[in-house]
Amino acid sequence: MDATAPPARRPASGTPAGAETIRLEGVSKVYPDGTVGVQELDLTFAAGELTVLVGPSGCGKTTTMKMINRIIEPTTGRILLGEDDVTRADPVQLRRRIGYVIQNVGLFPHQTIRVNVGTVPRLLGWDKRRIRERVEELLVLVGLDPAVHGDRYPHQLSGGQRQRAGVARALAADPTVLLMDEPFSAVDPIVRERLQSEFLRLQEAVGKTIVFVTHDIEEAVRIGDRIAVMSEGGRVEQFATPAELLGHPVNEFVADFVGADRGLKRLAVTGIDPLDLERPPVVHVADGLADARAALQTAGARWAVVLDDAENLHGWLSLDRAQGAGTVGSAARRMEAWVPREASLKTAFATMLQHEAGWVAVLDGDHFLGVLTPESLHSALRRSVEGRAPETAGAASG
Ligand SMILES: Nc1ncnc2c1ncn2[C@@H]1O[C@H](COP(=O)(O)OP(=O)(O)OP(=O)(O)O)[C@@H](O)[C@H]1O
Repeated sequence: MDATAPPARRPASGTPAGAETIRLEGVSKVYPDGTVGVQELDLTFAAGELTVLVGPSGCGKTTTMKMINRIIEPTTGRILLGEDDVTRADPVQLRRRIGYVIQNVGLFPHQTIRVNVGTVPRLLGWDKRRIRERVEELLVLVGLDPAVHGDRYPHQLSGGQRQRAGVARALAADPTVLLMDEPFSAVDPIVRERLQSEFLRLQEAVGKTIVFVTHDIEEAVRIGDRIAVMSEGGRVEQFATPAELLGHPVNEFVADFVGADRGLKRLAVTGIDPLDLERPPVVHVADGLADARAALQTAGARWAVVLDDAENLHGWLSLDRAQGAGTVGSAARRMEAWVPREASLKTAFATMLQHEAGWVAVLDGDHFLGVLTPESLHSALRRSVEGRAPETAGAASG
């Protein structure tokens, strides 16, 4: 099927250095026993993007991924890595361009973390010093302290730390592509969420083309630039950005798969629209309290936002505290409930709940833009479900 996708939420600024596009053209895999692993796949994994393959067990996700690095040979069709047909490439050269991370990591148990991470550079014949320096750099990059963890064996690390070491090993020869097969499924949900966030930050830094397999739609929505939802027999039912998928599932299969709570899930991938913001009365630090009282009374409001001379957020002032003489600055309180403009609606909602606040301020840097209230959040959510809201810059922020 044709799986031409709409633009991703992280607009690609040209082809990132060190990443390559992967194109599957009419790719099918029929196993010797006649089982159809995947059929007639036309998919493009854009350079520098993280594409998630998601779908129920046995739908062909792993088959698709393993054909890219030739662990499985396609029965028909072509797979291009950049301009090269992978079925014609030298397998050793090919794997140098492709890092591979699997469930339970697959670290060699009798080798230290340092030796594990240096595996591919050693195979490529790098000199010892270069390998040592690269390993140190990678361990730091994935958040492992070389002095603490470098000489340990895999069983002496936590599941999350092993996973990080697995990612470091996959990145060792600076591949253009990372294939990740359920890499976070063996750790508990809290560690998993942390690994996902760390991984998104890492991807911001390295900008690889990533193909990521999971059967968990929550994970797909959280980390994917684009998602391919697959069904039994290796068919792509929909190939779209997370927001598009949640807002407009193309058929019942996808709607069922993304879940009845897709509206709520969409909160995490929907950004704040400045048009949603309400603008309460604004007073300034240096204003007199008498003026502030007058402003509140005129607006019929019980509180005002307090800005400093540079129009940056200072705090807020309630009518109760705006009594007597003195300046607004002396009576204002700190604003706890605020989010940056890039935050998702989910983060805004969570911040509001966390501070038991009736509203949450939205800032662009230090600059005050307005507030979200339960009412404005509700209308933003409605628009979000209808697919008319802006997407966040990345799920990492939400
Ligand atoms: N070596 C094989 N011989 C025959 N059939 C196979 C072989 N490997 C996989 N299959 C079949 O191909 C189909 C796709 O399998 P694949 O492992 O790609 O699915 P998956 O989506 O990754 O599943 P899971 O989420 O359970 O890992 C399944 O029906 C599976 O049974």
